[in-house]
Parts: sequence; structure tokens; C-alpha cells
Amino acid sequence: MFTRTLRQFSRRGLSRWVVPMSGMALGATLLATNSSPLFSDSRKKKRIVLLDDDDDDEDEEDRKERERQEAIANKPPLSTIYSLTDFESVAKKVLPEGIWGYYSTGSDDEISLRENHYAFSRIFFRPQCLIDSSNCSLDTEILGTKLSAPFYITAFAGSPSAHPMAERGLRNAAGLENIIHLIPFQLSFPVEEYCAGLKPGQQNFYQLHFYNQKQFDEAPEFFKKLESMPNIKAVFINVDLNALGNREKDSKIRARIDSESTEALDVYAHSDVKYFSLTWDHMKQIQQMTKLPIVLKGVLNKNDVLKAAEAGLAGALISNHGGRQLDFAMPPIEILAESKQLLREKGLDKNFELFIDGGIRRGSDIIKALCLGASGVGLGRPFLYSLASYGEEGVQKAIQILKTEMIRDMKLLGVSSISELNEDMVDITSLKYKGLQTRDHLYDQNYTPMPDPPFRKE
Ligand SMILES: Cc1cc2nc3c(=O)[nH]c(=O)nc-3n(C[C@H](O)[C@H](O)[C@H](O)COP(=O)(O)O)c2cc1C
Repeated sequence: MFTRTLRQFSRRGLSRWVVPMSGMALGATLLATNSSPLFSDSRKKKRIVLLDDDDDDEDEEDRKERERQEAIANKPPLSTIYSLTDFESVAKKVLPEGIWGYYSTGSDDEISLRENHYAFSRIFFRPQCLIDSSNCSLDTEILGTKLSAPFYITAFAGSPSAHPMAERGLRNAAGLENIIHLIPFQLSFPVEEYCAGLKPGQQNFYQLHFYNQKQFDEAPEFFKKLESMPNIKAVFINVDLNALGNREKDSKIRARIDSESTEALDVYAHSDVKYFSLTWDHMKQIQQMTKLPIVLKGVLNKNDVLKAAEAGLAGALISNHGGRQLDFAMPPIEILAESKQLLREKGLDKNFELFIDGGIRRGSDIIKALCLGASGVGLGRPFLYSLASYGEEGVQKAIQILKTEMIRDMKLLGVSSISELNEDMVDITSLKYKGLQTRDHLYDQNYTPMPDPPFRKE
């Protein structure tokens, strides 16, 4: 007998978008929802009712949501997580599709997104043998701050959609492990509250970007506020945000899923957001406004690195925003190698620090960047994924995995300290080669790929 049942679809209200530009207040006032789609059942909004003729037919989105809830219930224990990629594979299953889309997406064809990572596989090590490296340490100093390791949790928006702890989870794990968390300007709660929860002696850097002239005019006061927070030791200012990159994959997913779960992210991911075009002249003005060391975030050209050093800035973070801004921007590790050489030629490599982020997933990637001249190495998505999968504990484990990998690899390289790492320890002759490689099918067909961590019922 023909039965008619109700089936419901959702549609996201476009009017919900609010342009987030209220000048300097923005960073402090962007409040995200406390209810994480991971932990509450954030079902899609049901607005349009259509008729269907199949009683038992499960809606595609309902099926995905059911599978996701099953994945959350059967998550691999944290003890079975061995690498940062393991966190990624868990996050992909436990996050709502729209949130996974926002985090993982790059711009346009995502060439830079992928090249960021692949570039590291074109660098090989030249280890030294017969050297005692039994007391290997990762201790280091970045911009005058003593730390337990040379990598840091970089700034990213959208943590509340990963976990209700949001940036608190990142802050706490960084504090427990004595590494830097680059506090995002789009922090989901007031920076004062963030600082109040720091561990004794915990130090941070702050990421800042500008939306409009009004915000820039108010900057002296904002810097004064930052200077009054003794834990904030440097400010990283974005120079890669003249426009928002075309996050096409993310847009396509959102258009399709119509899910309420991504609404909290709308404030970060809308192409209508207008950014302010900063110039070298603005940077000069900023240098007059504050005594805090200023690092440019998002430099993508060795000549701009040189300009920044000549301008007396404290450093440059070579980054293409994790492949989310200009697609086909070069992989940061390539620019790092060129920049260090140029700075050295000009005698400007001593009081100017280089940073890098994008595509770093292993301790060995961090070591390669240090060999090529970085003093600090940032990771973004891996910490979002570890936060999404296991909260603060996951972030701490991700840090510990990187530390363990670094210590092991440094011992194998024959070095005992960060300061010993140098360019003679890496072979970069293939770094610039981006062509396709001939596949060895006979070899590949017997190669066993790494398994993902097993979900309990899988
Ligand atoms: C979801 C997401 C949000 C981000 N939000 C910001 C931001 O608000 N400000 C910023 O300077 N960079 C932001 N970034 C860029 C990161 O700071 C960093 O450059 C990038 O994540 C590094 O690449 P990785 O994710 O491959 O490690 C964001 C990156 C991601 C993935």
C-alpha cells in the first residue's frame, strides 16, 4: 500500500550573517556558542516539509549524523593515537561535516594546501654518526621567551566548534607543556579571561589583524592593553589578509548541508568580510605605538622578509595561512630556505627571527624547518583536530607526540640541542622540484599503508 510520510529538509537563513566589524572590540566580543556540535545533538533546523513515499528511508543527513554519533561513542582510546595524522582521521569522523569542511579546506584548487605538506617530503637528512646525543634537549628561546620546545600552537578562529573548552583547552595544554599558544585575535572570549587562566610563568604571543581604518586608529590603545598583560611577549600582525581566500570546498559543503552546526562559523567564513590593506607605512606607525616585538604573519616572499628585517621588525612568519589565502603561493619551507640565505648575505640574520607554519605534521618536519633557519614552527589544524577529538588531553598528547618524535630524530641525526641544527644536516636539492614522479607500481602494490586508529565497533 502506498504510504505517504513526512520528510523534512532544512534551509539555512542567509539573514543570520552579521558583518563582524566593530573595530578593536571585535577580538574581545566574538562570542561563540558554548554548545559544541560534538557534544550536543545539534540537529539541523527543520523548516520545509515535503511529502515522500517511503516510510523507512533514512534521510542522507540523518544517516551521516547517526554514523557520526556512533563514531563519537566508539572513538579510539587516546592511547591508540600515535601520530598527528591519527588525530586527523578521528576528527574527520567525529566532527559534523560542515565544521570539518571549514577546518580542512584550502583556497581555490587547494594546491598550496597540499604543497605545504609535500614540500617537506622533498627534504632529506644528512645525519652524523658516532656522536653522543644521549642528553638531547628541545629547550629553546624564541623572541626572548624560554620554552620547552621550538614549535607552537598557531592562531586560528573557530575552536568553539571543535570543543566547548575552545581556546581554554589550547591554552591549558600549552601551559602544561611550556610551549607558546599564539592567541588568536578572534578569541571566543575576552583576552583578560584567557590571561587569568594561565599557568604561573606561562607566556604567549598575540595574533592581530585589521579590518578597517577605525580599528587601526584605535590601535595605540589596544597595544597599551596588550602591554598591560605581562604574559604577552610579542604581537604577530597579519599581512596576508587584503581579502579572504576563496574557500570553495567549504562554501560548497555549506550550501549542500544546510546545517545549523556551522552557523557559529559564519562569522569567520564569509567572503563579504572587508579587510584593511596594511602597508609598510602602517607598520612604521605600529612600531611607534608599542614596544612589544612585532612579527609579520603571512610573509610569502624573501624580499619582503628582507624588508621587514631592514625595517627593524622582530621577525617574519612565513605562512600562506595553511593554504587558505592565495592559492599557488609557494610552500613556506621553500621561502624559508631562500630567506635565510638572503638575510645572511645582507648580514641581517642575527637579530631577526624567522617563523614558519603550514603543512607541518611530524617532528621531522619541525627539525627540517629549524635546520633551514626557523626559530619557531607553528602548527594549526593538528591542534584543532586533537582538540576536537579529545579536548585538552588530546592537545597535550599531540604536543607530547611531537616532542617525542623530535627527540628521537635529533638523536638519530647526531645532535643534542636545537642550536646545533643547521642547513648542512639537510639535503634540499629536490626542494624546488614539483613535477610528477614516476611511480614504481611493482613496489607500490606490496606497500602496506598505515592503518587509521580503530574505532571500537569498526
Ligand atoms: C580553521 C582555521 C582558522 C584559521 N584562523 C586564523 C585566524 O583567525 N588568524 C590567523 O592569523 N590565521 C588563521 N589561520 C591560519 C593559521 O594561523 C596557520 O597559518 C595555518 O593553520 C597553518 O597551517 P596548518 O593548519 O597546515 O598547520 C587559520 C587556519 C585554520 C585551519
